[in-house]
Amino acid sequence: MTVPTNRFPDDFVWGCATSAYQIEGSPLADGAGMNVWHRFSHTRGRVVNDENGDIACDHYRRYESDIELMKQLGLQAYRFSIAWSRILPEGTGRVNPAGLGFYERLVDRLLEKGIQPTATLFHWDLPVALDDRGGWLNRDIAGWFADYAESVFRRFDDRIKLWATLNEPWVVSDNGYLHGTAAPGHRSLFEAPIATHNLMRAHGAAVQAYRATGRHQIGLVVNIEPKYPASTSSEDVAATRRAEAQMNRQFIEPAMLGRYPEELRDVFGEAWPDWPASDVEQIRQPIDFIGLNYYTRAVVRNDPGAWPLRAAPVRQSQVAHTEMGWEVFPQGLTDTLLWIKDRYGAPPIYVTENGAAFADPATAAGDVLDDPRRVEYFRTHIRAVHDAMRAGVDVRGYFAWSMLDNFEWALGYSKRFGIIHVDYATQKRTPKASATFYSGVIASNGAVL
Ligand SMILES: OC[C@H]1NNC[C@@H](O)[C@@H]1O
Ligand SMILES: [Ca+2]
Repeated sequence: MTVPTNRFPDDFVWGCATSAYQIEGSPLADGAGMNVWHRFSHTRGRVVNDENGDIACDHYRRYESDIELMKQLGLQAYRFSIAWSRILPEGTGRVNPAGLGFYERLVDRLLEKGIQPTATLFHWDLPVALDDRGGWLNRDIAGWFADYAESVFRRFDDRIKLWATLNEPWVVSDNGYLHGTAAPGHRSLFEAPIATHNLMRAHGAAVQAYRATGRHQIGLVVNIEPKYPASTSSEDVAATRRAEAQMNRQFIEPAMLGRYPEELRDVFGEAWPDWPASDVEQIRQPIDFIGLNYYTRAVVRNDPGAWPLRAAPVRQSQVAHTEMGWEVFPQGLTDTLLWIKDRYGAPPIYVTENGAAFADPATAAGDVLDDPRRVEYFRTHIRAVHDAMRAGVDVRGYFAWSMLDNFEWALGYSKRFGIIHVDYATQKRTPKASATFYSGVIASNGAVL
């Protein structure tokens, strides 16, 4: 694959990404079952200002005009997630036709507008009915997930050609079960490894189900935050390896190499079980691509008091940070793409999420002053992808996070990642300068960078 010096290959795919609970609203409409993020956000004290996804961007009802906006941007693809509990209100068994119907309309409208639909089966919104049966702590969830996947493949594999099983399993295990900062809000050293393992078993089961009938591509989306040691001391280097194993290798490694990083026993101690080899073999199903979600890097030092990693980030105070407190570090994206290529056998990669939160207040005049730092973030990070491709990494596409300002989980609506501004009081959409910039990138296939 020869990569031109000043633009991207002709078949490179440019898109935007979102997820169901963050933009749709109407979480219980048309027979949908309750999902764990609905229950979590309606539990006082869990989300900033006790905000929730009851309305969000009202995309469930405004999807046609939103697709119109995607068309105007010139998007070639759109990455969204399917809400499990719209399809199977109890998580298993009865299928809800109206739930399938929403995604049917969405997919057909996207295709009408010449935009490639690409779907993630699970983006954190587990049906409450399954959480009440143990959720990711119950080994049966691998089968429950495969059944859900099959009902969706059967309906949409003729139109959706790029599938992802899970979005960022690390966030579910680490935030949902270890630290309790995300649904279902558990805080347990023993539960997190079990959640990890069942998430990955479910991934494997869904890929196996896809191979039986699917005719296109399926992969796994992971968030990778490259870890750089704060010093060359053996303590800092060891702490960095623990942090890298726990966030960056805990999921991709069983999926691609059929083994868990040995550092995880050092992190979790007696709480890390000896998983049966047969389990890990089942997790290791050949996949067609890795979806990489990249935002920032971490500089890591040894910190004996930091539970359970015994590692802590060192803020790089001299350089730019986003509203999330994340360092702007485009080199980390190039480094991570090369790391995946070298370590996991050069799989095709899509950058399935990349973007930045900056405060974008709508001015009194009603227009939106996009923070110029967001345009710079996209420019430098898209260049970083091109650098990796020039160095031989097989990157197939790039999805900006996010198309719309949306519900940023426990941070509610306080963080704006959209290239399109959303006024939540009126639901008015206003493209930001970054939307105009991204449009130009797509139209010129990266020549404007
Ligand atoms: O924090 C920004 C994004 N990160 N990846 C998962 C998405 O759901 C988040 O909004
Ligand atoms: Ca293209």
